[in-house]
Amino acid sequence: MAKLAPPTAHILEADGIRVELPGGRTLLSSIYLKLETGVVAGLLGRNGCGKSTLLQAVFGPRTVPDASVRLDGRYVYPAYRRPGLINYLPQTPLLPAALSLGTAARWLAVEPAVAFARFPGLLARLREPVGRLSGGQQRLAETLLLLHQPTQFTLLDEPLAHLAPVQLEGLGEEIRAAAQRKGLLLTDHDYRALLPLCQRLYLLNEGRLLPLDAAQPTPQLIEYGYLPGGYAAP
Ligand SMILES: Nc1ncnc2c1ncn2[C@@H]1O[C@H](COP(=O)(O)OP(=O)(O)OP(=O)(O)O)[C@@H](O)[C@H]1O
Repeated sequence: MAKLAPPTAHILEADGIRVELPGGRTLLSSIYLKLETGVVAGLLGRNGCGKSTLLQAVFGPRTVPDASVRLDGRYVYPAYRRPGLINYLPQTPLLPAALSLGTAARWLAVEPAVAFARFPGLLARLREPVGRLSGGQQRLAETLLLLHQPTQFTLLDEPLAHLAPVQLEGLGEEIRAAAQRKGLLLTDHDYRALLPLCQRLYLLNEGRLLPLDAAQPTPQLIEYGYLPGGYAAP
């Protein structure tokens, strides 16, 4: 059998992202983010520190005047307008509730039998409206569809929330498999589930994006107040 060629590696970089909130609080100011094919990057930070805002700014619908987003060194801002470059799971539901799950998959150019192969509970419900799935199932289905969409990069805002351990295990496998084809950025507060998936870690702290030691982030996360003092690593 002929071997499949490995995917071409790409680098997506973002900087120049400065966001001020009404009232003058600077939410994001010193940002340099680098994503690349084959790497799962994790984005951590306290509630309200600006993680979702940063993802929206990188994806592009949140316009930031001096933002620079570059694919392999070439300016691609807003990134979402470039076909096949990037997709994004927001914190809020993505798919229209009235659409059937199977139709939603086909709208996204994804074969549901492939995307949901590890999840028979989703495969059995392809004809049902998305809105009839439980909150966790809906989130899982949306995440799987974006992972399987043929984009070079995928941004996922809290994809692990509300999942049972067995689903987390399966989704972890899917995330690892997707990283063979694309570059990923995940935020999540489920630190224990997120950390084993990530080869790169960032902490958003007081508007600055700090690169962490992905092999041993706990001391830095305690120092910056993301983890409680005395936290025992899993
Ligand atoms: N357009 C806006 N106008 C006013 N405030 C905003 C606007 N957009 C974001 N914010 C505020 O910016 C802060 C950061 O929000 P964001 O959702 O990016 O944080 P987060 O790190 O993703 O939080 P969480 O971990 O709780 O999801 C919040 O206090 C939010 O209310």
